[in-house]
Amino acid sequence: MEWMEAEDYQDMSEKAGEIVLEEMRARSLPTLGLATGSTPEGLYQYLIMQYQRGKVSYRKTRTFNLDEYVDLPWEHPNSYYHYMKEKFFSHVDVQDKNTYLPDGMAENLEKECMKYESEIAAAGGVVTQVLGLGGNGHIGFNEPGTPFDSRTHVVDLKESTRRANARFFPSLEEVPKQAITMGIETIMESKRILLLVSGRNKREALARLMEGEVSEEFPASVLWRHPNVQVIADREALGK
Ligand SMILES: N[C@@H]1[C@@H](O)[C@H](O)[C@@H](COP(=O)(O)O)O[C@@H]1O
Repeated sequence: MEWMEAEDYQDMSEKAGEIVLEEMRARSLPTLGLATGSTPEGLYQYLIMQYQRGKVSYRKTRTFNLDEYVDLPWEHPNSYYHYMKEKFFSHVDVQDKNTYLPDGMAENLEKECMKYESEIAAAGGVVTQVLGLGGNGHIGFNEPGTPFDSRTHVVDLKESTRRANARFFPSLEEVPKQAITMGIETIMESKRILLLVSGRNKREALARLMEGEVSEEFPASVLWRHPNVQVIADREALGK
């Protein structure tokens, strides 16, 4: 695991952006794994800015998002589909047909999970996966206790996760109780992982990750077993 210290949120976003762009330039058909939440917003802004300056094109880029809520229509302002459109996709030249998210409205969710896995496989797997860190160590929506050999699956969200995400919804009651998420093994198959950590409220989780103990009780700890992980953490998250 490689650790990079960023001055602040802006610096973390730029550092991550440069790594993503470097990977994109090195490949003719780049495949990015994308995350939602507050953490990667600055990264998306940076990627948009570089596009607007003519430094990059996403025409041949394929993207796979980590997760999506169950029973939240795609057009709902809090769906991750909507988030991705608003924060990234609609500002760049990425093609709709190349942007994948699990469909939380699918009639048969189990089938949808399998379909998502095969879409990732058909694309040759994710090259660079961007991750945020949940306060309880979750990655994607893989909550503590999720087996390390899990593939894309439906999860029941922990109360703490629903509460943490309630800030995006009008009220806690409206936060969905389930989601579809790439599994831990699915995430671990990406060639390179970028974990972004910012802010005071991630300090405890980051400290726990740094301890180096690998346990299913703290999902992000699995990243110690991956050969190519970069953690970009800002000074606040590092407690400096
Ligand atoms: N499912 C998302 C994750 O993909 C995200 O990385 C994490 C941290 O979110 P934030 O960046 O808003 O702190 O929790 C959410 O629940």
